[in-house]
Amino acid sequence: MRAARKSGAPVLLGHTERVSADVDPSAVVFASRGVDDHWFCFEQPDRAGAALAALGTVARLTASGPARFKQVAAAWRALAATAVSDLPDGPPGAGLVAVGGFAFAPDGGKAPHWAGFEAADLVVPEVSFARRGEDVRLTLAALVGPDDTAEDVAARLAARAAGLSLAPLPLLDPAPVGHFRIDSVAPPEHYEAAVARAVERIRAGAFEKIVLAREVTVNAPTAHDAAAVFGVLRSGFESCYVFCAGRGDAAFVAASPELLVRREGARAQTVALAGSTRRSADPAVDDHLGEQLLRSNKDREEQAIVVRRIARALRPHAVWVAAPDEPEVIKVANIQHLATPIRAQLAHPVGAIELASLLHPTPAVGGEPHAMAAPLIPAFEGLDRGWYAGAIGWTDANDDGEFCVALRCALLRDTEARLYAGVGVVRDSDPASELNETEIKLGALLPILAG
Ligand SMILES: C=C(O[C@@H]1C=C(C(=O)O)C=C[C@H]1O)C(=O)O
Repeated sequence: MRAARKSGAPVLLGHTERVSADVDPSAVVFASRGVDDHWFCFEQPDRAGAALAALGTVARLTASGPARFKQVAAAWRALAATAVSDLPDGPPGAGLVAVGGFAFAPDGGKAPHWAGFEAADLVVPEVSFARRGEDVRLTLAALVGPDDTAEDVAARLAARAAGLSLAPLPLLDPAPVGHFRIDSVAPPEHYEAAVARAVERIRAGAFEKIVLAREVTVNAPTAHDAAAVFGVLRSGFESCYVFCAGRGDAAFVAASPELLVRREGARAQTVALAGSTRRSADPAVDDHLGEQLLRSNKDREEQAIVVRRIARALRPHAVWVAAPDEPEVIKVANIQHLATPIRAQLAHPVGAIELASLLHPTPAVGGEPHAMAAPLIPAFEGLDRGWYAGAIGWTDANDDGEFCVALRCALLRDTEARLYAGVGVVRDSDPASELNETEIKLGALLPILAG
């Protein structure tokens, strides 16, 4: 109150406390949502149950255009600079945070189905939980004005806390009644033709790589249940970033294998992920497929392009950038990829949002050179990516944070789901194989959403 009176402007206030290890952060958020609430759940189950789940809106920071990352970073910094909160303690993400996402394109999703998901869209939540292992912290936040009394603020926070429900996540209906309709928004032949045209341009020397995606819709007999879908994803994709961001009656949900950036103090971490092959239930065949991927010149080049670009983007801001010479094969539920973990020691304080802006879009989802490929992506694809292939995550008051790339995702609104999957096209790409690769990627969510 004193800080607000002194400056005459509202001040962000945060109170953090430890809660029982039994509290399931995402389940609480899903169960406690009101119709007008923004909500956000972000987990990586394999990393000691890392979770950040948030509900409600103290402030919403939005922007559009090429400077959108910078603009929301500045707005968050202004709020965080005068904030009054407990000393940082507990797992990453405990304390005051801003959570949300950035669309793939600078101007974001313009199609009606992306309504509510702004080009840059962070929310400072009223309630947030952070978990690592057995350590679960609850943070309650409010904007305190010069005329607020301590009693008013305490009553507001207590009322929000009292409204939280501890109900578990709902189960997905295993045998829904009714008919599901699955449609490829554009005919698959269009996709193959777009890949073929892109290959021609690459061979003519216009650019090196472009990522082209498809959109598939699932119309269900009853409304899609984002909470149940999230529950299935987090138990089936434990190594992935499993997230769900809610805006009004829509939810954007995913199980993404791709970290865009994690920033902890002067350390930044990312991964160059590209090149894909299917999994097999037979372990010997599965390993053989992984070996083939490691030896495929086409996939190695596709992935090396991403490594080079990430290193180039980080170097001007780093004391050192470290990446192993050879990629490794990572196996996710239905697919395997080539991956190179990349770490950097930052030379000056670059926040998590600025790091995301330096890296996004990597050639894992955009193209190389980006300036050449960027205008061709919507032209070839004929779809509105919205938040697909954008950056989703959180940042704290120290500008630490974590953003993943929104892949293996779906936008759910009532009975409709829109799924997105893309592949990297290079000079040796074969249109039929690339179409098949989109099917493998769609296979992460399709069986869950299509009954
Ligand atoms: C573009 C997607 O995935 C990206 C493209 C990959 C590829 O082309 O092999 C692999 C992993 C991701 O970086 C997607 O899942 O939609």
